[in-house]
Amino acid sequence: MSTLLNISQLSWQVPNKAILHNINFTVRKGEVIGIIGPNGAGKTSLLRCITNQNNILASANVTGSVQLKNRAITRYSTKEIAQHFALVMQKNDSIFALSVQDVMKMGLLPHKTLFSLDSDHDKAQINLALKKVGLEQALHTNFNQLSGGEQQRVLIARALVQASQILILDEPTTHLDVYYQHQVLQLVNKLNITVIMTVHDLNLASLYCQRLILLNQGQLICDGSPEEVLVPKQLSQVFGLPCQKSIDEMTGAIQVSFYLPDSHGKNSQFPESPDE
Ligand SMILES: Nc1ncnc2c1ncn2[C@@H]1O[C@H](COP(=O)(O)OP(=O)(O)OP(=O)(O)O)[C@@H](O)[C@H]1O
Repeated sequence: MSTLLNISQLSWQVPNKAILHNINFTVRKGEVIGIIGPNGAGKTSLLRCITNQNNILASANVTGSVQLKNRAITRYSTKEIAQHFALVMQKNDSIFALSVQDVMKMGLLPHKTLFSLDSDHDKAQINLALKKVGLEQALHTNFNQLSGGEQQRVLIARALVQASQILILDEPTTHLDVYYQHQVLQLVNKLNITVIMTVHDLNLASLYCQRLILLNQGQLICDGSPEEVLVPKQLSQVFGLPCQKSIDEMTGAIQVSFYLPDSHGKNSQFPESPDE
């Protein structure tokens, strides 16, 4: 697999705090990578740096480099970045007043010239993507009238029509019920493109990501397969809770569970300290 992205010695320092500290990893074409870690670990900040949002890499607080196809990401135009990356981020305030159809058309913009018209092909692509996320009937609905989960599915459909090489998702399963959590992550997996997503649910991450990157306090703690990263002792240290691991009978995937040590003995079936 060829290398698409190379993140080298990436640090982001603000007064009294390192948001990211000396992050190094490469992303190969076709990988599905989950960025995991506790609240405030730096997951979203890392996605922002990888995609150079708001030209963040030009900030004096940020050092190190991000290269896309062996070229510094800072040398790509905004349109080129949009052609390479489809983003599904958490904050989308600017699109709230638009219809679903208009939100979807935004996904086609990186591939359009100023004067290109909506074609039947565009409309078919939009309808197909909405169908994939179960929202074909919502085409003319206002985006702000949809539930949080429906909005998330529209944004994922928009990323599908954008047809970029790299899909960046910030907590794609937030707001989704269990059916759509699995449906969306299965869909993302079947796209056969490179995916980098932040995920809070470690068991979903284990099931759908071939590689996990564990962050804590701005540092990369571990980078590897779910088997290598979802190690109870390591997770326990990072998340501050005792942890156990098991293998899911149906899927064969590693699953982890955390528990509160209970002084009243309610959870006494769990060991005092994790054995791994
Ligand atoms: N522009 C900024 N200036 C100062 N601090 C920032 C800035 N952006 C993020 N931070 C801080 O950096 C830390 C990491 O934030 P980030 O949003 O990347 O964490 P996260 O791992 O995505 O967290 P969560 O799981 O809660 O979404 C947080 O403490 C946050 O307050």
